[in-house]
Amino acid sequence: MGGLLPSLSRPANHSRIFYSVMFDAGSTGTRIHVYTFIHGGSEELPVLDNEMFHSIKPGLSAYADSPEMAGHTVRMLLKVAKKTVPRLEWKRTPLFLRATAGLRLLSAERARLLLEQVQHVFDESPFLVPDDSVSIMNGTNEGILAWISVNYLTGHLNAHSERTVGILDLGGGSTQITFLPKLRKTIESVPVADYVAKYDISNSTFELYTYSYLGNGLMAARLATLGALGAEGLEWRVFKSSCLPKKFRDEWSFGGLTYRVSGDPDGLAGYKLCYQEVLKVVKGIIHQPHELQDSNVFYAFSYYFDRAVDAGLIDGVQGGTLEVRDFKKRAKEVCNKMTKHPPHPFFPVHGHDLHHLSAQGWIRLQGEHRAAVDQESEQRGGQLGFRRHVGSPPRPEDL
Ligand SMILES: Nc1nc2c(ncn2[C@@H]2O[C@H](COP(=O)(O)OP(=O)(O)O)[C@@H](O)[C@H]2O)c(=O)[nH]1
Repeated sequence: MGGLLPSLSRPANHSRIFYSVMFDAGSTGTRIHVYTFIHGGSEELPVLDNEMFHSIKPGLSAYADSPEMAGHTVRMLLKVAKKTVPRLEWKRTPLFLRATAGLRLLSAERARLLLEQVQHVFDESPFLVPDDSVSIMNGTNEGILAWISVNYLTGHLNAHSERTVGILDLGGGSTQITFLPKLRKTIESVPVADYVAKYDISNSTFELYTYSYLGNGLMAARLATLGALGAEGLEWRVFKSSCLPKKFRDEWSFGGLTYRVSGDPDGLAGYKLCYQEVLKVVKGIIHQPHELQDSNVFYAFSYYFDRAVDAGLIDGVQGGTLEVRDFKKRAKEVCNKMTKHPPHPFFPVHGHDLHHLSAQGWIRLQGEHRAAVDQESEQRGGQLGFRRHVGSPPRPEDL
């Protein structure tokens, strides 16, 4: 992210080590990353030496009615920065916070009040607060930055690499797809111009297909499937779904609201009905780039990774390689079993989802990747699975 690294020039007697603090304010949690860098030579880029990570649930948008609690969350996480960064370095260590779908889903005014609280906590901290410290990142930048990160970390951005890989990121509130089209037609036939973004990296310009579907993150889309997203009468309504076992009842929180959910005791449950319910939410919304009918290499991460681990499709440490159809097959097995037994973690309804942590954390999806909602293939394809960090030590996502 621009500005993450302070100026490379430094006084001769200065330490070769410097720090930078990044907050990822997601819809389901707020995370702090404290990076330790070592200056390279005068011509070289700094080297990442260490990363400290911590997270708190729920995300800032849960405090839309009590913004000071958002400030409290950030204040708690700043303790990690204070412990990690030596006191003498505090005033030259920059703080940044970028919010994603949780805040994008709120009204501009409610989001502004939350960010104001964060800014206040930053301003009263002993750290460096640059001008653009606190903001909402737009979906296009979220998709592009994930694409750059994955391709950089997998070695596809070096001078000798002839191809790149696509990314699929499933957050709680939004989901992103980004890839470098092979066909001119893909760029020319996008539904609207903002599916295409040009990005310059080390003397090359990449014209990327990228889109962020707001409201189609795992949590938001699940609420939409239940008919609960934006609904009135949450105090008395129970949202029913054939995606849940008939006798199942629970409460589930997202974005500061609590929803009562249940199976349909008088109806049916199982894969087919559930599939039809979900289809109503995504049909006509998801654009399907034609060239993804061929086999393409995608890395998918965030909830794609978590759910693949929960479903027993991949190893939580090694990650793995999957085809889209593996998800479908497992979904059928789980959903049909679920009609008889309590829900499997593959379809949890609690906010406290299991997070399986991985130092590497990626899955590669092989095979056909067409986003074929019309072909009974509800998964937008790709290579599944890579958390936002590769090569960093395992760490708890939840406190
Ligand atoms: N390990 C790890 N996982 C992350 C990080 N940021 C987000 N995630 C994953 O992203 C998912 C939640 O996305 P979130 O950021 O809350 O939703 P968004 O606001 O829609 O992007 C979960 O699967 C998290 O495990 C991170 O920094 N580290």
